[in-house]
Amino acid sequence: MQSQIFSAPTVPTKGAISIRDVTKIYDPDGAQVMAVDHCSMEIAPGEVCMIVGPSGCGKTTLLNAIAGFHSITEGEILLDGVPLCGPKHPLASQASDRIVVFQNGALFPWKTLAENVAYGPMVQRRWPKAECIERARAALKEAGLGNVADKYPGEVSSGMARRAEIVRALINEPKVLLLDEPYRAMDALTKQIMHEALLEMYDRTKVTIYFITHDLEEAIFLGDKVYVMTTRPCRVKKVIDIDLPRPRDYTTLTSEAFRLLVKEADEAVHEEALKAFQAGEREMA
Ligand SMILES: Nc1ncnc2c1ncn2[C@@H]1O[C@H](COP(=O)(O)OP(=O)(O)OP(=O)(O)O)[C@@H](O)[C@H]1O
Repeated sequence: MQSQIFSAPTVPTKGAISIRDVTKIYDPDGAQVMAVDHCSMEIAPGEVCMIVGPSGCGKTTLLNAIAGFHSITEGEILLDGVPLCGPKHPLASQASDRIVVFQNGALFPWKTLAENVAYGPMVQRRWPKAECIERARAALKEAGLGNVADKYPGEVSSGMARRAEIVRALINEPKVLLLDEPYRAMDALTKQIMHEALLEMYDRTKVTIYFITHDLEEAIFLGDKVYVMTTRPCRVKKVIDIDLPRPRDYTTLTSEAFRLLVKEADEAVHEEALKAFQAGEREMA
């Protein structure tokens, strides 16, 4: 059934991210940590772009630059051809066209799920207050959370809270959803339910997704493309096209094609993790 709240274009046209020759050096006058080194990526509108790579390689640094939390040192980042940051403005402005879903959750504990979801449109005065709440309830219902819309985050499971966070992000109709290991602490079964719920929401919105993870199966199950990043400083080592048919469900996980893609990603990440480990050993010596 077509969504009443979120409507996806047949072919997504919004949310293209161009990362062009971006370099990020933290503390350029002092310790000089080069986190990203002339990194380029072209993410298509509506792409589910999964970012994997060794710990500390610079994945979050790129996300922070897109979101406008940190400046870049060189290069430029564009959204739909419009510069977000570049030589003249190294720090992108923070705006509701790019919404970050944080690792540890960020629902207001003193508001119900419906109030949390309605909060953004209410602050922006997008619709009258009652309509904001009504739309929030409808959106929660579409995500299978209709019966907990009046509960507080502390009264629902962590999985439900995470789903509500995504609903809260999507109600603002962002062009890009930025997720930094949102399901890291979850057990495998809950994670699987989260994945299917996220894909269902994605099918209804076709928002561009930039998703950081260490879990290669998660990357391949969800992604259109998996970007394997090098050890720090971060660049793209390999792009793996995930040509598994959609919609995907748990049966995808047992297919031979899925297994081969995991193997391909694992080999690329392992090589980089080994380099990171050896570099660490050299620094310790
Ligand atoms: N504010 C900062 N000042 C100095 N160095 C920083 C700062 N933030 C991050 N770094 C360094 O930049 C590098 C990249 O960090 P980043 O958090 O982007 O990596 P990551 O790939 O997201 O790591 P993880 O997978 O562990 O979350 C790391 O070496 C980190 O220590």
